[in-house]
Amino acid sequence: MAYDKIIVPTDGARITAKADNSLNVPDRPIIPFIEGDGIGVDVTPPMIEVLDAAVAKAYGGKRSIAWMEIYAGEKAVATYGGDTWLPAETLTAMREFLVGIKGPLTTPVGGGMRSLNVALRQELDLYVCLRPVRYYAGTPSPIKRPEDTDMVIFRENSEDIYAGIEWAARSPEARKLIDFLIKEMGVTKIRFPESSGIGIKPVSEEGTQRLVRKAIQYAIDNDRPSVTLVHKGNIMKFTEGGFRDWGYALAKAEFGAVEIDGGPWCSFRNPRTGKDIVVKDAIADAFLQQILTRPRDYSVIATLNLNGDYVSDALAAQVGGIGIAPGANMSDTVALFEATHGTAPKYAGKNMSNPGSIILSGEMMLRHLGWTEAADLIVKGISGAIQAKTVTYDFERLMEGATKLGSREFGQAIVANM
Ligand SMILES: NC(=O)C1=CN([C@@H]2O[C@H](COP(=O)(O)OP(=O)(O)OC[C@H]3O[C@@H](n4cnc5c(N)ncnc54)[C@H](OP(=O)(O)O)[C@@H]3O)[C@@H](O)[C@H]2O)C=CC1
Ligand SMILES: O=C(O)CCC(=O)C(=O)O
Ligand SMILES: [Mg+2]
Repeated sequence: MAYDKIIVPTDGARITAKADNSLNVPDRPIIPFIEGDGIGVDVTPPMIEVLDAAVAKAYGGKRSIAWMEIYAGEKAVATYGGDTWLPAETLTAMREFLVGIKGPLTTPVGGGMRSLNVALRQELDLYVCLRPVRYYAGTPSPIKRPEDTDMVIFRENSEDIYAGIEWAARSPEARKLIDFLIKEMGVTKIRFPESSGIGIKPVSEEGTQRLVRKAIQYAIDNDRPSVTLVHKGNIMKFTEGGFRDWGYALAKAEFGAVEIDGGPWCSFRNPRTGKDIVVKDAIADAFLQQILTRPRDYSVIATLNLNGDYVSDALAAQVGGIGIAPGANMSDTVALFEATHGTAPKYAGKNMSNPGSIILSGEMMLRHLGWTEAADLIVKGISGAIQAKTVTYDFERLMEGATKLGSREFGQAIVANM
C-alpha cells in the first residue's frame, strides 16, 4: 500500500492475522502510533522509550519494534493541511498493520467536530473497549483498601447514545424528529419540545452479544469468578434493559449458564478450571456505590458505552487515578491501544503528566503480541518506580516524601526499575 505522509519503515515487517484471528508476529513488527493532542507530546515519547527498553532487555536484541507514526487530530491538520483531522490513510494503516497505539485526542464540548476517538472506534469497528483496573502497591488512593479493586471493564464501543446521533435544539432536524415523535408516535413526554436538543440511543442484540461474548470468554481465559452486566434497564427498558436480557440470553445459549435460585443471575462451569463463573447484573447507580463499598464483589464488567466511560474514570480514581489507567479498543482483528485519560490541556507540553496510562496500554499491547516477558518487565518497572516514590506530580502531591519527576524522567525511572 502506498502512503502519502506515512513513512513505512523498511526494516520492519507487517503483523498478519491467521484464519482464527490470532496473530503472526514477526521479530520486528511495524507498529503504528498516534502521538495525540495536548499531553500526547509528553506521554507518547516516554511510552516508546519504555517499550523499546523492555523489549530490548527481554529479548536481547532478537526482537524490536519498528515504530511508524500515523496521524490524527491537530498533528494531522499540521501534516496534511486543510481540515484533515482524521486522514483516510490513518485508517488504512490501522487495517493493514492491525496493532497500534494512540495518545489522547481533543474533542470540543457543545459544538464543533465530533470525537476523533469515537470516529476511530466506529470506522475500524473496534467494538470492545477493554480497560483493566488494578492496584499497584504504593499508589496513593482516596479509598482505604484500593487493593480490593481488581476489575476488568468491557465497554461496548460502537453504539449507545455515544454513537453521536443527535441534533441541536431548534435545528430543522430536531424540529422534524420531535414533530414526528409527537404526531406519528404519540409521544407526549417531551417536556419542552420547542427548545429540546434530541439524541438517539441505539442498542442492539448483535452489538450487546458480541461484547458480552468477549467479556465471558475473558473470564474463562483468565480464571475470573464473575461477569456483571451493568445497565440502567429499569429506566431505559429497551436499550439498557435489552443489554441485560441479551447478555443473560447469550450466557445461557453459548456458555450453558443455568439460572441460580430462579434467576436472573446464572452460572456455568469454567471449562478450563472447573470453577463456577457467575453471570449477574447490577443497575448502574447502585453499582457505582458498590464499587466503593464492596469492590471485591466485582470482577469482569460488561457495560454499555456511556456507562463504561463513567465507570472507567471512577474505577481509575479508586486505584490511584487516570494517570495510570490503561486501555485497548479492539475488533476481532484490529487493536488500537489507548490511554484512558484525555488531552489535559493545562499540562500540555510541560513534561509533567503521568505517562503511566499510555505505558500500561503499551504493556497490554505487548501481551496482545504474545511478548509477555517484555510486558512483565514494564509491570516490574512501574511497580518499582512507584514503590521508590519516584513519580509524576499527580502521585507526588498525594504521597509523603516522594520525589517529583517529569513525564520523561518517570519513563526513565520505570526503565531503571525493570
Ligand atoms: N480517549 C481520548 O483521547 C480522550 C479524550 N478526551 C478529550 O480530552 C480533552 C480534555 O478532557 P478532560 O475532561 O479535561 O479530561 P482529561 O482526562 O484530559 O483531564 C482531566 C484531569 O485528569 C487528570 N489527568 C489526565 N491525564 C493525566 C495524566 N496523564 N497524568 C496525570 N493526571 C492526568 C488531570 O487532573 P488534575 O488537574 O487533578 O491533575 C486532568 O486535569 C477533551 O477534549 C476530551 O474530549 C477525554 C477523554 C479520553
Ligand atoms: O472522545 C473523547 O473526547 C472522550 C472519550 C472518552 O472519554 C473515553 O473514551 O473514555
Ligand atoms: Mg472517558
